[in-house]
Amino acid sequence: MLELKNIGYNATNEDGSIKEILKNVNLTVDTDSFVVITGPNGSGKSTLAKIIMGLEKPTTGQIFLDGKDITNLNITDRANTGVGFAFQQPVRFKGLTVRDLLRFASGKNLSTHEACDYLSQVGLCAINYVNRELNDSLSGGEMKRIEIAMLMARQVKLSIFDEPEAGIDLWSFNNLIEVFKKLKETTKGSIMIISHQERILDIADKVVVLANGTITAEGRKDEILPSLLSTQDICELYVKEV
Ligand SMILES: Nc1ncnc2c1ncn2[C@@H]1O[C@H](COP(=O)(O)OP(=O)(O)OP(=O)(O)O)[C@@H](O)[C@H]1O
Repeated sequence: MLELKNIGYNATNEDGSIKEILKNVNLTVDTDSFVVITGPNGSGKSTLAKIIMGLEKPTTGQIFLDGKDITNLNITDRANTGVGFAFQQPVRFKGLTVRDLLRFASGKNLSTHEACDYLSQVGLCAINYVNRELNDSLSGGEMKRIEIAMLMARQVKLSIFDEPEAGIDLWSFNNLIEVFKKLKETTKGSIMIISHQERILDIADKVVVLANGTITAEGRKDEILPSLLSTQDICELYVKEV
């Protein structure tokens, strides 16, 4: 279980003034649950994700993972405690194959069968991908699925995705929804996704709305969506257009 207690984050503007980006963020993500963070552009969603990953340090507050205070752990130590994340632009390594990546992620000498199994779960025809090099020949949608397979292989306690829909086409997006449904069924950890897409909100156990750096609503999608859509300060939610 992830617990955020009173998280605040200030940045310094170019003129030296302080900008309050997050304030009093309190959030619990239960083990095995699937939480989507949504809200207007600039509301602090990516900043919150970076704070959970350990890329930024909060100005105030504490972060607990399964009761352990991870607030002051660096990104490597935090990854070792079980926080995993997929980048908006996945990393590509020259000379490294998909199979190598899955082996590194799992920390085991995965058999071809096991590696293929992860790839099949994310909808890739495994035998065509397992020996591919992680380079620019892979499309954005393929790389995203490989990253998700990697997180499955790592079996992290918490997987974080920042706008996984960014930059992928409609066809790949439809497949990605299926992949997330599968991930939700099979993963033993919690999943946190930052998204504006209603179809991702559809599969969430909990939707959290972040506006102006603070949580303004949280609950099931059917409880949250009506107020979200009727707000003047409307979030850029892409209502079932894909
Ligand atoms: N280091 C920084 N210095 C100054 N301002 C910052 C810094 N980091 C983030 N911000 C500002 O904080 C606000 C929140 O940014 P953040 O990227 O977290 O928003 P977001 O909700 O993820 O937005 P989007 O939906 O557009 O991706 C933005 O106004 C951003 O410009």
